[in-house]
Amino acid sequence: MSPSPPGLDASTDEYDSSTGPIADALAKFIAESCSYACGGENSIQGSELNVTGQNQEGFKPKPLASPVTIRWDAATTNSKLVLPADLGSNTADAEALAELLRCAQPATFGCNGMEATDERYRKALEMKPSAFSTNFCPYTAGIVDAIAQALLPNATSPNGHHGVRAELSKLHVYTSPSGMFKAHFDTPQSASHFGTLVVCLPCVHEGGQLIVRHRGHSTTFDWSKSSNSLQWAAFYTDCEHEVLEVTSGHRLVFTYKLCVSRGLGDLAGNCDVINFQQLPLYQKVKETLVNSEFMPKGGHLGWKCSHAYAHGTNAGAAALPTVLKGSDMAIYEVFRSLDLPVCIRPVLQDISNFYSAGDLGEVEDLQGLDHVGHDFGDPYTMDRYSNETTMRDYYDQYPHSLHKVTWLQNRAEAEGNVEIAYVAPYADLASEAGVIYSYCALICRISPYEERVNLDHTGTTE
Ligand SMILES: O=C(O)CCC(=O)C(=O)O
Ligand SMILES: [Fe+2]
Repeated sequence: MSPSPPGLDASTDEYDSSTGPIADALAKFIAESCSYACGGENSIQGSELNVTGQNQEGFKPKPLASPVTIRWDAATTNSKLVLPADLGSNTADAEALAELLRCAQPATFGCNGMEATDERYRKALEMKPSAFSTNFCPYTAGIVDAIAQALLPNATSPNGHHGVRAELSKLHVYTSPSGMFKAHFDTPQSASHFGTLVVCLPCVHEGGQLIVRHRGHSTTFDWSKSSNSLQWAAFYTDCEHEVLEVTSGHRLVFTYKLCVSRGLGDLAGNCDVINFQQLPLYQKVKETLVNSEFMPKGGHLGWKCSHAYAHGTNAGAAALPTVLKGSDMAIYEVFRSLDLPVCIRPVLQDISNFYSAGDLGEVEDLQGLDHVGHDFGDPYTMDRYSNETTMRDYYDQYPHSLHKVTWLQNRAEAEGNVEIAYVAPYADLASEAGVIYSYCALICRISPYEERVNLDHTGTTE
């Protein structure tokens, strides 16, 4: 037996019968309770807590954040508050907060599709993002990335590449003696809206705990313990939550709508942010199309993708073409913005690669033609039909059509996936299998010169 890897000790591997059910109960609890809310804390740079508290031995240093500045529209010049602030002894800070409260409005809440105010249900003040600005950004603080990982597990998206967008909703201030928000659910405002982020600013207060509930579990975020750090919580819209009464001080929070966004490799075909017509490639393709010597009778122009996409599996296939990246994405988007019909298909490796692998069969008629598959997905498995089965027979069984494709690069540059698993024609044992690879390719139909010069390609950039 090989020795245990570092950190594992074979002597603790004893099995006892009571462990299984306890581990099962723990697993059930984890599945139900760990995935509906998360939270964290960033200490403020230079603050007392950061110097003396959390960085001692045994404590993980917390990520640092800058003091938070809020500037707002006001008739007076006194319209800036920096937190943490010394509200007790610094009258300028206390006045700035008082002015912020004067400029804020009673907080609303959604009720039957309308915005309502009712202090019995929500007692707080609010400021809309159009009325103030701040240097705080949940992206730079690392909060949005943390939420994307903790609350959007891969299972929720077909390709696991979704990102999170945090949209600032409002600044809310809950003030003692009775600032609070009764138990409620946040109404999803679009198909992509999946949760809420609340960021509590460093300001002395007591009470005001946020309680988030989900299927009999609850999590309490008590942010009164520290007034020198930014503390936050994020949760799904299907979680009931409430803010208990603030019993002293002021509880200031930024609230954000959390939406699923495309991003992190989920863009091709949906990317409004990059202007592909500005790429040098766009002009080059355009120039090529008006060259009468380039594919004068039209045909198919192909690009074997330079990145790997697991196109030979059903899951990988479902993510195409949105996960295309780099040059593959640029070519796909440039073809599309020129209104050129482009499709993405598996192309079988050239049959002539099998010159030494048993009987190829008749292949002369295939010269210069490519086997373009109808669909991506898990590999085809094929049995040997008889001793006379040739490699050509395997190719013919695969759902595809033959095309003469003008490739933009050498075949060798592309990376293949297994497309067909077959029982080798030369195999004596039935278990001896072979594979045929496919490449993931972009194939664009080019019309004959006479037709395409008359086409009004979009995006003329003169
Ligand atoms: O202030 C909080 O902690 C929660 C705010 C809230 O529930 C909301 O704005 O919908
Ligand atoms: Fe809410």
